[in-house]
Amino acid sequence: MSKNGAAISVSNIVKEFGAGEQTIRVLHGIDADIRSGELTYLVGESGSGKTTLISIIAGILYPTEGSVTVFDEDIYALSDNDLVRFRLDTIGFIFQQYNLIPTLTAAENAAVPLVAAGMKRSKAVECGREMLDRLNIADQAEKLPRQLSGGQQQRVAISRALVHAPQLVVCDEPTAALDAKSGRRVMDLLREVALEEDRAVIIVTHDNRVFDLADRILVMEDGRITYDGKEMPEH
Ligand SMILES: Nc1ncnc2c1ncn2[C@@H]1O[C@H](COP(=O)(O)OP(=O)(O)OP(=O)(O)O)[C@@H](O)[C@H]1O
Repeated sequence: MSKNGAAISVSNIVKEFGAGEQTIRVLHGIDADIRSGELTYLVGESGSGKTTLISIIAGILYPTEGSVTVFDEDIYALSDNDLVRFRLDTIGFIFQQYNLIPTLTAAENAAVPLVAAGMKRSKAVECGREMLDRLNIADQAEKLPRQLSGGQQQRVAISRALVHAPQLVVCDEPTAALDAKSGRRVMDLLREVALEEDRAVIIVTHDNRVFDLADRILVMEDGRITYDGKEMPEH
């Protein structure tokens, strides 16, 4: 943990796409601290830069300027290989489209990060099954994704994101494809997981049905953070 207690420190992040006269600046010098043990939402209109910022925080898109410190590691000071390794070990990803592998069972899907990290397959699948149990879908472990509801598939995806106990969990619209009840259940599960461990969870969402479940809301407008608070600001 860094000196100011932040799990993640984003410092003066600028991101430009393109080159020469075609250059567009989509992030304009962003500073932010994200704390562990709470659900931080990143909200804002389409095109405001949420996905760009979260991709930079997650170590998958290099910023044009600035630095990102994730649990004391200045991630863009790492070599490419070390950054890949750091990402695999430290970060879990959850997306709107669950991105499950259709030919693998739920337990096998949940085990993917462990197999990728070199764990023996049978042991990894056992861990995958334990994670499904924590998310209350152990009874679905042997099913293929197409045999599961959307909410169940998202819980498998959450299991996969958490199975290697990452310190940072990054979610891009995790409830957008779910009905209201399943969406709230998924957010509740993320909250349990976030608060249970010393873990930071950042969620990009448009889903106003779940805004009340945030501990903290950061609003982006035109590549800047314009609000930081517990409640959604009035328009
Ligand atoms: N690879 C790229 N090349 C050029 N422009 C890009 C690229 N990626 C994103 N942009 C632009 O950057 C701006 C911010 O995009 P970004 O996807 O971060 O917004 P967002 O807030 O996540 O939007 P949405 O809610 O629609 O996903 C947009 O104007 C987008 O067109």
